Amino acid sequence: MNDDLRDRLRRAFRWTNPGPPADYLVSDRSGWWRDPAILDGLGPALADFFRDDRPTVVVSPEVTGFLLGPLVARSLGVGFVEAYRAGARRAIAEPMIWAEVPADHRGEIQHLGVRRELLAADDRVLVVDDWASTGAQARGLRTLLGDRYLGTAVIVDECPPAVTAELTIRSLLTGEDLP
Ligand SMILES: O=P(O)(O)OC[C@H]1O[C@H](OP(=O)(O)OP(=O)(O)O)[C@H](O)[C@@H]1O
Repeated sequence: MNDDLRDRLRRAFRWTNPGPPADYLVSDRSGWWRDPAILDGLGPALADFFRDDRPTVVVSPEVTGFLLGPLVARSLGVGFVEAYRAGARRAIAEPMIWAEVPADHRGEIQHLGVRRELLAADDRVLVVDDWASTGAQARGLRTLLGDRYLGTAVIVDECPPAVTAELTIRSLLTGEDLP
């Protein structure tokens, strides 16, 4: 089952050259969401990595996480909480909990925040994202969640093995699987 999903993910992924002045390739993940079989399979496949840990809620960072997190939450039969990036939009009106995200793959320090009232002290939280590059988002959310953090499920994990292990990141693909 997951072998077919992994094949589809590999085939639907592209590196794009944005052209000057950029001198690097950017990931084009849009083909993943365009493929109905991938969209159907991602939620259960990522949920299965942590199903035995009985998560009570899924938390994902904006913006791609807002697409993927609810698919996983639905498969687990739990709800979803948005983690916002500070400064990316108008300030959230409700009381928030914020945590610093260490310098990520862009080299930027950010802050991620969730609405305080949406997480209970005894929640068991699964973090879901499409990609872990340095593990910065996962680390920031673990700081925010404390003992409530179960781990992070992603499509692609490019982190060093020690980071993957430390942050309990589980993935369908690694960087080496990509074209
Ligand atoms: O492991 P890290 O170094 O934290 O990198 C992973 C993050 O990078 C991507 O986000 P991006 O900033 O590209 O935003 P997006 O959600 O809009 O794609 C991805 O969606 C993760 O959130």
